[in-house]
Amino acid sequence: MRDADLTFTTNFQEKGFVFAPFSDSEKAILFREDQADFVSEELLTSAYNFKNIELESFNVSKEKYLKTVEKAIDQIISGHLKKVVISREELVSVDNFSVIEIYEKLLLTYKNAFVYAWFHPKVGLWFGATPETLLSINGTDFRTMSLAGTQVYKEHEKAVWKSKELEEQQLVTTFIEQQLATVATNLEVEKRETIKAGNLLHLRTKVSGSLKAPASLKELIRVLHPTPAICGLPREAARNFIFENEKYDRSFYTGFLGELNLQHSKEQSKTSALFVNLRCMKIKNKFASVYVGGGITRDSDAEKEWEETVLKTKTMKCAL
Ligand SMILES: C=C(O[C@@H]1C=C(C(=O)O)C=C[C@H]1O)C(=O)O
Repeated sequence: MRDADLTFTTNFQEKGFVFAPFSDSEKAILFREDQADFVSEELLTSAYNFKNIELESFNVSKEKYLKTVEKAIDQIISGHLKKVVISREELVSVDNFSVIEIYEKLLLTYKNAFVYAWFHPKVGLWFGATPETLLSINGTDFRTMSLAGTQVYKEHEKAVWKSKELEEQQLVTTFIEQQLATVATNLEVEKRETIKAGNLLHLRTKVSGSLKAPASLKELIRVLHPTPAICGLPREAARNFIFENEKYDRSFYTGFLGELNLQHSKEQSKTSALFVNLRCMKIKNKFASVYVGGGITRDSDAEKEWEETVLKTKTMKCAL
């Protein structure tokens, strides 16, 4: 970046790095490739001390979160919604942090995640280590995934999933298949698997296909995003419930980010690698806002959903 002007993309045709918010009524920020410098460095395992210190949290209103989840469950039971993802923001005080140190800690801790540090003077400083690919596309061939269901990782124990999580994740897979049918061919849905993301496990189904002409990358993004992994079903009703009830601004959390239309050589096709912005935080004025959420279905238990969000805060807290 050569200056502090903000540039945006609306049609996803430019080349660069995109940072898009959850709400599609707000614009997606673009760092243009021709305005960027590329630096490549080898990460040496450094001697960080991964202490599990207890961080002081502020503004944690468990009661408010539980009420919103109960309300969501009521809406599901009464048939207005099938699933909705409820999230919250937790403030953690951070003194004397180093951007490079946090970034390196995240890289060293989350080897399977897309780890990033992102800054713009007009927007702020964000970090994340997300396990979820929104879309990876090379020419017209693309890959995406259905990711949902959460449990704690326990060494030497085989994960057993309850019907609540299996059904919740199936809703996401079915949504993705149906949405893609309009813009893609050669759809392939792989077998469901369990993946590890930090201290947690999730259910994942990989989906691949080819973009059908004349559909564009923009259409592909719009049919997929936001999936029920981070919004809900039906999509519009869930989105409205979120805007009316979460009572805070998700901002870039549950948006997406990544490389857009990069061409690594003249012979190669354009590639994009976009990730859902999960397990992330924004740091501003000595505070980190850590963003966490989880899918609510008719079988949800509010207290357990709360605990799940507490576990998810650890992904970012351990780098602070
Ligand atoms: C919403 C988040 O994660 C999403 C919700 C999950 C769930 O409800 O089990 C699991 C993975 C993600 O799709 C988050 O990490 O904040």
